Amino acid sequence: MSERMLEADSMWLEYDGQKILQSIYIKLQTGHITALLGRNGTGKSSLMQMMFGTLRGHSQSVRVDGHYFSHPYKEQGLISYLPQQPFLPSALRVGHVCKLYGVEFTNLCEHFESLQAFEHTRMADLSVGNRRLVGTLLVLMMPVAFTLLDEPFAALSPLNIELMSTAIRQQSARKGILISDHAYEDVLRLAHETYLIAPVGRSILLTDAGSQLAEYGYTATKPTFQMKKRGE
Ligand SMILES: Nc1ncnc2c1ncn2[C@@H]1O[C@H](COP(=O)(O)OP(=O)(O)OP(=O)(O)O)[C@@H](O)[C@H]1O
Repeated sequence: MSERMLEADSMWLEYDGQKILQSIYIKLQTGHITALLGRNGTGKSSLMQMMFGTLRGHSQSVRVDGHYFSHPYKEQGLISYLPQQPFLPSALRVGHVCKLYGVEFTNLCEHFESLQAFEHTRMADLSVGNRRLVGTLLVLMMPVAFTLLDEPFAALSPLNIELMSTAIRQQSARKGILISDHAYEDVLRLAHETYLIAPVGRSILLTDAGSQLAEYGYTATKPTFQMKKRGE
C-alpha cells in the first residue's frame, strides 16, 4: 500500500465573534492512528467537521498528498466521519444499512460476535450502545483512505472498548485514523501521535503525552497509568 497523507492547516473558526480554533495544523498518515484530545468545548468536533468538509470556518485548507480538497467528503473513497450524534436511518435493518455503507455484515461480527443476532433488526430496535457500535464499525470499515472518529468509545462497555480498540488497530493497517474520545487512556494506547487542542484553539503535537496533558490542563494531575507500548 502506498502511503497517503492528509494535512489540515490554517483551520480557523469563530462562532458569534468568539474564537474557537486558531491556525490549527494536523497531519494524518495511512497506517497511523492519530489522537485528538482537548477539554470539553475546545473545538474537536468542529475541527473534524471542517476536515470532513461539512463545516466552513473562517479559513481552512485540507490537502491530501498535496492536493487541495474544498469538500473532502465528496471525493469517493477519501474520507469517512463518525459524528457524536445518531446518524443511521432508524427504520432500516442492520443488514440493509451495511449494504449502504459497502461493508459486509459478517465483517462487523468478526470483531463483535454479539451482533450476529441483529442482521434483520431495525436500527431503532437496537440498544443505544449497540446502535452506536454498528455506526462506529460501519464508518471505521468503509473503504476510504482516512477515517475521523468522534467519540468511538462513547456508550460502549469496557469489553466492547477493548474489542473496538482491536478493530481500530486492525483497520489502521490500510488507512489513516483520527480519534477523539474522553477515554483518553484508551486513546493514548492506540495512538502513534497525539495532538492536543489547548485554549484558545491551538493545536500542539505532544512529544510526551503522559506529562504534557497535566501541564496543559487537560488532566488535573499527571496521569499515573502506564501507557502500554503499541502491539502489547
Ligand atoms: N452552531 C454553533 N453555534 C455557536 N457555537 C457553537 C456551535 N457549535 C459549537 N459551538 C461552540 O463551539 C465550541 C466548540 O464546540 P465543539 O463541539 O467543537 O467542542 P468539542 O471539543 O468537540 O467538545 P466536547 O468535548 O464537549 O464534545 C463550544 O464552545 C460550542 O459551544
